[in-house]
Amino acid sequence: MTKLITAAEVSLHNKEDDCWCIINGKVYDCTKFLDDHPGGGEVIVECAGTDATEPFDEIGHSEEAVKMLEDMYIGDLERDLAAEAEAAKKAQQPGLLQSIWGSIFGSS
Ligand code: HEM
Repeated sequence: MTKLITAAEVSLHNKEDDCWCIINGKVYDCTKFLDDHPGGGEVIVECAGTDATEPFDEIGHSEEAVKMLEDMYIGDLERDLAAEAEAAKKAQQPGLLQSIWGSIFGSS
């Protein structure tokens, strides 16, 4: 059975000798890979404990690189619907400047 791992759990593995990353909803233990990474271990350590999907995709990694992830796979990211709803709500709330702007010009 697939192991479900929360983002909170991933965030605890945020250093060079204990380095997990989320890429496209899957969780990878990259600790043993750091020395072998063609782009250097440091860039991965910088993403340790977080969602590295964006930096991983931005570099334009090859098919081969994506395949290498399989060896590091440890589980799927468990979606935290409450946290996602909260984040969506926050994103919809206008910031202070927007509110002031809205009260002057009649829209927010
Ligand atoms: C843990 C998952 C990762 C794997 C398996 C991986 C694998 C690879 C591989 C195989 C290459 C050689 C080029 C290619 O085949 O695409 C590469 C290059 C590179 N990677 Fe990653 N990578 C990972 C994560 C990351 C992250 C999170 C970043 C950025 C924050 C990153 C930045 C780079 C850079 C900058 C290069 C280019 C190095 C150069 O050409 O000098 N990688 N990676």
